[in-house]
Amino acid sequence: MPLPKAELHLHIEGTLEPELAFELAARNGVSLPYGNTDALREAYRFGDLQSFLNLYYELMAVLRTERDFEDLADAYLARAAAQGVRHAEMFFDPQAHLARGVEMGTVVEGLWRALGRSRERHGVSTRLIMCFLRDESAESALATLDAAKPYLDRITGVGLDSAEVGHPPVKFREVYEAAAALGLRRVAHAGEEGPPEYVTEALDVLGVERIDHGLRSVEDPALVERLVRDRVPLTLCPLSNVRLRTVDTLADHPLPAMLDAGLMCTVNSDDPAYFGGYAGDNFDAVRRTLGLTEERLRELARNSFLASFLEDDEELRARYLAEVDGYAFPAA
Ligand code: HPA
Ligand SMILES: [Zn+2]
Repeated sequence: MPLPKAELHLHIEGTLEPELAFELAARNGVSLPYGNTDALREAYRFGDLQSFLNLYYELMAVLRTERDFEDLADAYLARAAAQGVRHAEMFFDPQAHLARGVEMGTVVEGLWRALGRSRERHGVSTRLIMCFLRDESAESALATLDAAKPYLDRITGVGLDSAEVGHPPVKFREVYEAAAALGLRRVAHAGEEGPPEYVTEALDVLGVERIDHGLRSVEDPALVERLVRDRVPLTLCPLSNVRLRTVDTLADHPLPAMLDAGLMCTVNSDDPAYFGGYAGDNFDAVRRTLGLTEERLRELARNSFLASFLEDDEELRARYLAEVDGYAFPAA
């Protein structure tokens, strides 16, 4: 049995495996510029965030109907459950779909068909976090929030993703204020490729409760001190960092030093279909390559539940934490 954990940094569109992409392409009469799944996998060699995003947005063309989004989420939840994920807070990128003529309702209702039965079917509780694309305008983000208003009972929070450098958090001050006024929780990607100043700005200007990635925070000792003091969760994604060349190799990943510094780190998969592994694979990789002890792994799992948006179900959170505390690691 794998270590129980929550996944807090997961783009549902990034769980689109090549096999499902071809199945949906056939179902919807969409042609992909790749002959087969092997040819598509060959394209998964990324030089940076942008080269990944180009493929990520291109493949979304196969997602058209509620059933497509349902199948996508259901496939993720099954894989995640098998790797010990008990709770998943899932990002989605409505602007990437609206731009293709796929309505907000199609996306949210489709995802909800899978999420609504996830606890019974997969034993995984879920939350939805709607992301704004930071390389789109602030006006587009506001219009997206507006389009989401009929679905706010299904959306727990807002996030900020896509190409980071040149798109500082301050650009989205107004839409985050509006989201807060609607009672939505706030997170943002910061310090993945962008500088530590973006992390500070996300906290100060957008009022975020968690930082997605936050890797480059380590370059600013005063920021690290603040993140430790305020116990700001960082949703790290080690295999993503390797594939997008944010770190040279996994052995160079600063996770152990970040834990030693007292940062509240979590380990997540980001876009598992593209980056070579789901949540459990990320845990296994850091355990093996970075030599994390069982107590460190348990700390990461505890952090994931402590940092999750389970305030509306503290009983469930307590149950998950008890499972982590009682977990017996298999003999090596
Ligand atoms: O890793 C990511 N970073 C930024 N935007 C994204 N959108 C999907 N995945 C990512
Ligand atoms: Zn991400």
